[in-house]
Amino acid sequence: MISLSAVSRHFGTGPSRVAAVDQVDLNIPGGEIFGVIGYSGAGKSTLIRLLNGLERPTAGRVIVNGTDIGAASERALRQVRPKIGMIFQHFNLLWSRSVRGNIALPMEIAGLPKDEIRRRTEELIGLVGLEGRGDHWPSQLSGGQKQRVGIARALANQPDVLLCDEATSALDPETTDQILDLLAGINRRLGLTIVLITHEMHVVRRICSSVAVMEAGRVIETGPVAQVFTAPREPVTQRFIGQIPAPEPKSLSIRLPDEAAQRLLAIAASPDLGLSLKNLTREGNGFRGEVLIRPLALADGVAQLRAAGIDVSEG
Ligand SMILES: Nc1ncnc2c1ncn2[C@@H]1O[C@H](COP(=O)(O)OP(=O)(O)OP(=O)(O)O)[C@@H](O)[C@H]1O
Repeated sequence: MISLSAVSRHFGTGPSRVAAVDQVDLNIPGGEIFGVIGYSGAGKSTLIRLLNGLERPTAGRVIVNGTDIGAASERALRQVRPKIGMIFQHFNLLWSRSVRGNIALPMEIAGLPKDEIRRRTEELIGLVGLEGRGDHWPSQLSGGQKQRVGIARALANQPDVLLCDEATSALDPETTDQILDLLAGINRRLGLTIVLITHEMHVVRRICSSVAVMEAGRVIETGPVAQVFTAPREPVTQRFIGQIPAPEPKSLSIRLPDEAAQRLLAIAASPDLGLSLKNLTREGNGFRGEVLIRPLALADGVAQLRAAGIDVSEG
């Protein structure tokens, strides 16, 4: 659906030249929720603007839904842009238009018949949970409600791709989760591809299936979220993981015969499971005690312990 090959975007010339995006390769399959995470200045905004042609690449190719966005004429871009919706950190609503008016705007620009605009606007108001607020003005809405209008407006022309530029960064944690859940629901119901950029690990963990980590214009690590954040290779990725408090390890009781002791020590030495032993004491011809294990590694850990002849039980 989206593919970037060797894409760079430079600003300025000579010694003041900045490589905002530097030799980026990315493939985002259709229907996915793909996160791009990085600290300020990493190049995330520039990358997302390359996807809808607001920025042109200095080098490389940007293909979105079969269109070479980087090389497309302004006229061709005007045709494909309605199929690439975008939502923003500060919502970017028109204050002089009601909720309904804001949502209808892209359809008015596209020249849709009035009846159809009216029907779709009501449908979108329902989709984003703003029933009864169609006549409200943006100034009468909370941040979360404003973003719901932004989402409805972005979906007005039935896009294939939704770009989210720090869409929850101005919202409190509870509203953030509501908006993220709304986006996940829309992804499931409409099957559209979502690309979101963020500096918050929580956002990626909550709704993304895959992620790219950016630093200094480059994608330094990418893959399925579980994989990238379970075994991070890069220091920046490890810093993002530090934003989330580590989940409490789970405690399990174990009993084992003497001959399984060596196997237990080998399992405990494996860094993937993050397993530690507690209160190990002698009992008959063996040992009893506890293991602490990371929740994510629980199923794998229990399977390995049992295969090694160790009796495992809860509590
Ligand atoms: N139009 C521009 N002219 C010159 N430099 C720019 C321009 N746009 C971005 N840059 C530079 O490119 C680099 C990447 O910026 P970008 O805004 O893409 O990063 P970001 O990860 O989105 O950061 P933030 O979250 O702070 O917006 C920065 O060093 C920035 O100063």
